[in-house]
Amino acid sequence: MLKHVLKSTLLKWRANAFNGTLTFGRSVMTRPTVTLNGTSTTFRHMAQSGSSLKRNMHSSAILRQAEAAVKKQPAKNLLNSSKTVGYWLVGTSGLVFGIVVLGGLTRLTESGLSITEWKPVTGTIPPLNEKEWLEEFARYKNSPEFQQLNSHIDLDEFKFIFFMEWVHRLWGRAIGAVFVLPAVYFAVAKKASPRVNRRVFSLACLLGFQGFIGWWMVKSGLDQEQLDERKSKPTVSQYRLTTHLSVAFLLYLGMLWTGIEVLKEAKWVRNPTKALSEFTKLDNPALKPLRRTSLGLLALTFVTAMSGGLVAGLDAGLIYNTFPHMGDNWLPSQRELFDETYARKEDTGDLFWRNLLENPTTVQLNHRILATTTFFSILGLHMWVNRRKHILPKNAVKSMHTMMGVVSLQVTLGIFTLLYLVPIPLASLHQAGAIALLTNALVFASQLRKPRVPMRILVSGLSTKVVQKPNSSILVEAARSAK
Ligand code: HEM
Repeated sequence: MLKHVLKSTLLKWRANAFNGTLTFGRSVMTRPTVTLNGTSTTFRHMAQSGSSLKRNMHSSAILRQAEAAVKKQPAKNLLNSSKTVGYWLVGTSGLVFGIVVLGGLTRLTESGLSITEWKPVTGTIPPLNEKEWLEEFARYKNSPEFQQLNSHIDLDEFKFIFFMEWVHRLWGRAIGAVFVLPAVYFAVAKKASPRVNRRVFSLACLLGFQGFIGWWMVKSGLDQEQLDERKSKPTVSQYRLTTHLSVAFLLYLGMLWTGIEVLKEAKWVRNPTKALSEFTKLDNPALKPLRRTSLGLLALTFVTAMSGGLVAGLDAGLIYNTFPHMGDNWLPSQRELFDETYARKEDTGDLFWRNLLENPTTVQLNHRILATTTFFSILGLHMWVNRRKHILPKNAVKSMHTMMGVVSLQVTLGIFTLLYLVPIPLASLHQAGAIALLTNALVFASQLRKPRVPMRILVSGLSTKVVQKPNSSILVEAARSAK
């Protein structure tokens, strides 16, 4: 088994070494060193520490190339990140989950347009006395939403909608702090690998960008000119709402994916023998199509969720409140689905896509079609997995079962949200269900991922008797990093 792992690793090296680079997993690196929490280990060191590695590698040309590369560039690459980094990423993704649900509640209680200004720093402090409240209320009274929809509300009602939006924005700022400050610490303290640091940096940029998107979205509901152009009542643009939702979901998935990866690698390092048997299962070529399908499923669930964002943005859940029929028939008429009033070009060249994205009837039908496709794809995959569970890692089988349950619940929630004309608790649960389903699809896909090549090397080295000597620096450092 070990031989098999090492052989496949060496084959990969050989294939790439002759092109002058070494491939580590999916990223091509020119530094063939393994450093664990700051201590550098070259392949020669590993070869000296582990007799089987030594036997396989010592004579090879790859080793010489590796040594030459090390001389040229200092060894900086951490192999894996500390477990704390993994917990932090998963924890922060939980905060993003929370803000998505809160954002949904803000929309459903129609509170999102209550704060008419964007003050990134001073906006943290709400009105503190009666005078400040009256000033804030006066600003809201100038907004299209108050003038056209909410002119009946009093100061106490205004305080409620203000509070919802204020907490939403405050939560966003808190996520920024909880993400960025520890990220800097983990990078400086070398607790995160450069690979994780790069991802964290991209996620931090996306997080900052999300703040701007939030305000860009709110602006579309405050600006009368934009509302006139869209011929809309005072609500935010469905495009901007869906963009905001999609970035939130991407942030969530990015944090969770990276966090899970870090924790999984730490677990492998802690228990290399068990890890090796897991690797053997994951190396089974029969899993290749399933691995691709799992990523496809994640993408399909994401697209379905985005189509749900359009339904929410257009209040398209308030029409055709029947299921599975839409009204008296299975489908609305073609004239209604592709209504010319939605086309803005004189030659109606934009008729098709505008109806797909702007006509509530068509948008609702799309969501039904995508949701049904997602449901049956998961059902099909569930049946496939059930027949071949012996070749899959146990956890992957378990998460497939959970996914079947979650998608059934999600579809049921969606149907009841529609039948009961979008009551707030059901709609909010349906939104949370979408994130739960995405989480499940992501966990399933991550459980089928093959280990990165440096992980294979480390785990293989750790599992050999010689490397398990207490004075082996690989073992000591790897164990420390996995604590
Ligand atoms: C895989 C299954 C499904 C997923 C992943 C999904 C996802 C979503 C998402 C993310 C939203 C946006 C929520 C928000 O931003 O507030 C949404 C809205 C909605 N979905 Fe689904 N959905 C699914 C199935 C269904 C089904 C089967 C129906 C009913 C036929 C349905 C009906 C609705 C309705 C009516 C809304 C609008 C709710 C509102 O205005 O807040 N969904 N969906």
